[in-house]
Amino acid sequence: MATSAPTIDVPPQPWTGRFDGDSPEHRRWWQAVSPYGPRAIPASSAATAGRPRAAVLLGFGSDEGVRRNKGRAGAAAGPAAIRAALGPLAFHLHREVHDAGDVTVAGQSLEAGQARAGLAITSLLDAGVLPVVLGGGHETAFASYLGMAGSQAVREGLRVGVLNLDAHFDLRDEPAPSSGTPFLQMARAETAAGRELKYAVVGISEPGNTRALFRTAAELGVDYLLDEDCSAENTHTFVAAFLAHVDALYLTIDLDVLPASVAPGVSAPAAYGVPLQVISAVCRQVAASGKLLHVDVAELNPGFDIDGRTAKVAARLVNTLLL
Ligand SMILES: N=CN[C@@H](CCC(=O)O)C(=O)O
Ligand SMILES: [Mn+2]
Ligand SMILES: [Mn+2]
Repeated sequence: MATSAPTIDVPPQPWTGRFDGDSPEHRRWWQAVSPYGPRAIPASSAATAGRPRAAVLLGFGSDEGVRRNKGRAGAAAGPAAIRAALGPLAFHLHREVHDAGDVTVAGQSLEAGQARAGLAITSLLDAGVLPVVLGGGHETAFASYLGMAGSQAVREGLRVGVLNLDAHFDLRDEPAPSSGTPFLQMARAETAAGRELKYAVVGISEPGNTRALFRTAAELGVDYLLDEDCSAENTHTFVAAFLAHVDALYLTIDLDVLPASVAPGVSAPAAYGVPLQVISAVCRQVAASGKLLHVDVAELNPGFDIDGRTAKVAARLVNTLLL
């Protein structure tokens, strides 16, 4: 299996955090994460002997999609803020974690950045690791899609479901791609590839999505759960039903699915939102399913965060997914 390093714009930077000692029982994320490189992960350790796959973090430093979608720019600084929040967390994982650095959109077109990130993600998937993409606005999701669509497993027929934790459908029909369009782009790309997008959303805000967006969702056969219906039990049942119909899952977390008090640092904070307990339980459920192929966390805007609250929640969810 190939283990070549992905093409990136910013190489992995040093991680920092509290120091309690060098031994494993004192270890925190910043001490456990190592740079991803061609020889960092032997092919044999990718998914063997019951050991969970190594996870590889990849930043997608973009907020051009949010800007195009008339939102509050600043999500390009998301990857650094999530890493800074992950660094001090105590390390209880049983898998390797590597950092591949960032693909950035600064000074280049969004579409080119998505394509470049897609190539990096394809190379990670083909190396047998679990990519964890740190956005970036939700335009990150189309980069994730490109990466999966190019992977050997998908080209050989793996049926991947897209589970979006989000207050929004992001099915806008616009002349240019943005943070509001990625799942319509995916639907069209899947149709062009002779497949059908399997897309489900947890946390849809009714007042946050127009009738036109609900109609598009209905036309595409999108399964969704409204935010007000996201009890622990309903959500577990909904996710289990979706998981049962796919071989593998792409989980995309738009942090604006959470209440504004929990996740203020986003472009569009949620008045209602899905409780953190429910979102965290979805992460555990997906991780326990053994079907998680790829994950991204999007829309963190550190410029609007309060006490790093949203970054901490993003880090906590990434940690939970990888336990
Ligand atoms: N990424 C998507 N964002 C939402 C933004 C909604 C808003 O700004 O109120 C959307 O396009 O629907
Ligand atoms: Mn959203
Ligand atoms: Mn979104």
